[in-house]
Amino acid sequence: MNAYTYDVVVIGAGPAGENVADRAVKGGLTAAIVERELVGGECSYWACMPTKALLRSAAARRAALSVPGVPVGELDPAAVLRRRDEFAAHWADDGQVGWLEQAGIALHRGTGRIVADRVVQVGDDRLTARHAVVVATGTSAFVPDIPGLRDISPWTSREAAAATSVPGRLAIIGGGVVATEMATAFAALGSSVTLLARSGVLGGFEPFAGERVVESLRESGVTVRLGAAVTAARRDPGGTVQLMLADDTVVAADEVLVATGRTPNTEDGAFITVDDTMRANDWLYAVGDVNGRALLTHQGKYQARLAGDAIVARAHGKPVRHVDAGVVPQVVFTDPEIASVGLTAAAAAEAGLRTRVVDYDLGAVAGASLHADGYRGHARMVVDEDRSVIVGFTLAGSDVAELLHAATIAIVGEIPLDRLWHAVPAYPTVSEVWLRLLENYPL
Ligand SMILES: Cc1cc2nc3c(=O)[nH]c(=O)nc-3n(C[C@H](O)[C@H](O)[C@H](O)COP(=O)(O)OP(=O)(O)OC[C@H]3O[C@@H](n4cnc5c(N)ncnc54)[C@H](O)[C@@H]3O)c2cc1C
Ligand SMILES: NC(=O)c1ccc[n+]([C@@H]2O[C@H](COP(=O)([O-])OP(=O)(O)OC[C@H]3O[C@@H](n4cnc5c(N)ncnc54)[C@H](O)[C@@H]3O)[C@@H](O)[C@H]2O)c1
Repeated sequence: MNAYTYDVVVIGAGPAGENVADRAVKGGLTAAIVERELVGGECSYWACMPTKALLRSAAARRAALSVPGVPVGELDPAAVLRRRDEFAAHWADDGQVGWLEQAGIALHRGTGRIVADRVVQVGDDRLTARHAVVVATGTSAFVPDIPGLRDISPWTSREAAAATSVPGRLAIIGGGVVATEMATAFAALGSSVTLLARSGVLGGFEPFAGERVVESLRESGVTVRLGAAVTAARRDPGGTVQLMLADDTVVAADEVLVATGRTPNTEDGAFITVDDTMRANDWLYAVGDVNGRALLTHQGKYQARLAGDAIVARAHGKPVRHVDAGVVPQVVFTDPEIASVGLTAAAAAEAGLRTRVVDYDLGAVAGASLHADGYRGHARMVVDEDRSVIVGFTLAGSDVAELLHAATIAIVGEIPLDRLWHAVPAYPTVSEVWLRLLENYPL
């Protein structure tokens, strides 16, 4: 048994774990991180980065197709997969291990388990934390208990993100973010895709988001079946998978991607409840996916920065800052892209706010019509009438991702609408939608 003592011990070296350890060290504490797979976590090798690399080439091609005068060839799937490999660092973590070293964070490889208050066991290593243990173990794909499904060795997001070839027929179970992004990616790469959504698509977003994505997926040849519940699965000796549906129809596929949500990487399979400093008890913190607050890299990193600072502040008896959990930006990299922050109209009404909803056709903005011929898009602003501030903003359209941060700043900054009138968008940009929305909201 090797005994080590650090100020902070972090379990899980994904984006959240890396950031909390870094913040603790920058605050003058010592920190160790425990990792059982690759330093960098799900996001770097099997989630954000490789999936966005799979999507980007097709998006660039669509952009070229949307204006005249640009010769456009076919997508080269092998080249797309090669570029994806680069973004996944060929599933080697040397680069990130080098970063840990220069940041002054000790690495212990293996599975970490909390065996006593402030004590983490990793193989033969016993790590004791003077100030805090931080759980940053993330989530894994949830595979529902459908008869036969596990036996067919379905893809989860990991196999999709790291695919070495493009299946001829891909069936996707789920209607969330992974399902829609991977339907977009694999359809563009040449798969014949069937998306089976038990209920709607992109639930939790403004309804127009899911509607536009479904419309566009169908236009690009994807079979989208709504209200489609898979009841059983089996693989033929020839390798073809048959998915049986509740309406007695059968869907045949070469691969099946299960995209039905996530399960926290904790021993009891439950998310860890934390307060707004990410603390579960006086020595235990949980950051990132594993606390279930917002399963997004940027939110996990934000929590990690604040938790790291809170650990340092408490170590020195100083006041701590709290996470402002209400305003979560997210981009879904489908076609059209969906960019949203804050509350949907429905969520604002449910929260009891007196709201006014302002909609605008993004295609009617001069900058958008220049951006792409026949630009189709939509913007929605949700205003809290009592405070005259924006509480929610959603965009659907090509390349709207980079427009989102203006909305995040307006919401987080609680900028009164009469002040926002003086934030003049440049002409002719897509951002002029801000002016149009304000014109449609007479003060
Ligand atoms: C397909 C897909 C695409 C996504 N795309 C985006 C995107 O574009 N943008 C975005 O913001 N979010 C995206 N997400 C979500 C994002 O991946 C997660 O929110 C993010 O990875 C969470 O970071 P984390 O550090 O909490 O956990 P993780 O990245 O999951 O890292 C946790 C780490 O802990 C390790 N670990 C677990 N248990 C132990 C243990 N007991 N001992 C030691 N180590 C352990 C794991 O091996 C892992 O390395 C995507 C998710 C998926 C599935
Ligand atoms: N661009 C991004 O920011 C991005 C991309 C991918 C994933 N993510 C994050 O990763 C997380 C996981 O994504 P996800 O798509 O797996 O989850 P999700 O929660 O977005 O969607 C899950 C889908 O599966 C369906 N479902 C759940 N249980 C089912 C069952 N038993 N049978 C059939 N369908 C079922 C749900 O109705 C829903 O449509 C999300 O929280 C998301 O925020 C983010």
